Amino acid sequence: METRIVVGGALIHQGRVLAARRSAPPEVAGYWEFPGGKAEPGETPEQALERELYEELGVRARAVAQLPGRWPVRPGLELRIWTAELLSGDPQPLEDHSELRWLGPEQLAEVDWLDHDREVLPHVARLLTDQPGGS
Ligand SMILES: Nc1nc2c([nH]c(=O)n2[C@H]2C[C@H](O)[C@@H](COP(=O)(O)OP(=O)(O)OP(=O)(O)O)O2)c(=O)[nH]1
Repeated sequence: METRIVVGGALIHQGRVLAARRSAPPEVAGYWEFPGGKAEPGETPEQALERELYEELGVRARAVAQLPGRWPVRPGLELRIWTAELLSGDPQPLEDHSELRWLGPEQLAEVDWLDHDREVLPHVARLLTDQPGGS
């Protein structure tokens, strides 16, 4: 079976990262994640992330760099997480999410993250701390 990639985007803007609370399916509803989704056949992970962030949040963003780690979500599906920068728009929970929060480095532990996402938080915290107020 070919492995399909799910891309989560740690969208960073002005020293904070966007956390999104999932509204479905039931096994992950209520937990917080990096918004994103599955790459379609022929799409690069970067293209998939930029498309998903537009569909789910209504913003234009640019995928910047992959963070360390790959996690099997279920057979044939592997999660990877990229950082992304906001180019334009104000994120809205248009699809798949019930709530959005911008979190600074000191606030990352304030929401109940999905387990895999939790593993990249130290990297995200470092990026936010290294670029306070940055893009
Ligand atoms: N998008 C996203 N999914 C994550 C993260 N962490 C994590 O464990 N997952 C899991 C939850 C889901 O089981 C799976 C991603 O599916 P998804 O529902 O976001 O993908 P999608 O938008 O393309 O969904 P679909 O319409 O094809 O069903 O990966 C994350 O940070 N972002």
